Amino acid sequence: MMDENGILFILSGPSGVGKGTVRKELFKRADDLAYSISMTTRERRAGEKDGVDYFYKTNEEFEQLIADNQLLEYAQFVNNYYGTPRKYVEDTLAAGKDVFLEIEVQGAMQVKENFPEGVFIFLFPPSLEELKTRITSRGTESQNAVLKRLKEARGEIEMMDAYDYVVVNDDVDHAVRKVQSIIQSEHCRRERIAKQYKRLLEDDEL
Ligand SMILES: Nc1nc2c(ncn2[C@@H]2O[C@H](COP(=O)(O)OP(=O)(O)O)[C@@H](O)[C@H]2O)c(=O)[nH]1
Ligand SMILES: Nc1ncnc2c1ncn2[C@@H]1O[C@H](COP(=O)(O)OP(=O)(O)O)[C@@H](O)[C@H]1O
Repeated sequence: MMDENGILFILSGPSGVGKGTVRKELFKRADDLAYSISMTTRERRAGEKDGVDYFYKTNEEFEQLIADNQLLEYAQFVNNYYGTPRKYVEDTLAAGKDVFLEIEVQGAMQVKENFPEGVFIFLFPPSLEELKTRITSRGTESQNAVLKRLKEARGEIEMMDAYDYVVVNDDVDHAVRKVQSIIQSEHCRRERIAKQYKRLLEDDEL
């Protein structure tokens, strides 16, 4: 491989668009990608495991992680904290492995400030109507919360320009394939840049 460092991929998008669903399906198919398990203060749901789905923390523990600068980014989402462990991401990239983050949009913008070379993918709903159906059908939100999330989604969609790629999540299989092609393309692109760079260094006239 030409790249010494792995590539950081960030999948983000409005709540309910299908980020978790697409990420889980992607990881069933991809074996050379490391998923960064997030820290959260939200309660563990039935069937979730500490250290697999999330690292579950108390508010105090989470605020200590923030104070110690151990998070690459963090955000408050529906009254809970969510954040990405800095060390895991940096060490894994330095070891030459790609890292994949699945995070909400405020966090994604913080990552962009620290890691502008990351590859930012925005998952887009086929329509606002379909987004509403997905949020509602998940059944985890009250009617009020659904409306609040939809309102936020409008603002989030306006941030789309800050992303490198937009993937419409019409169908999970299609969306996962598109994310896989983005990963492949990025490797080809960086390999090309690395070759050009090497040629430049070998040029005697310089
Ligand atoms: N900023 C940030 N968001 C995260 C992180 N981990 C998960 N999220 C996002 O937090 C939101 C809520 O996640 P979760 O509580 O698992 O609920 P659900 O995905 O809505 O069922 C989702 O949009 C996730 O993408 C993180 O480390 N940082
Ligand atoms: N392509 C899709 N077509 C139909 N339903 C989907 C699709 N992707 C996700 N969903 C459904 O939409 C809901 C929200 O998905 P989820 O992955 O929890 O979203 P997010 O992580 O972005 O909040 C879930 O009920 C999920 O099964």
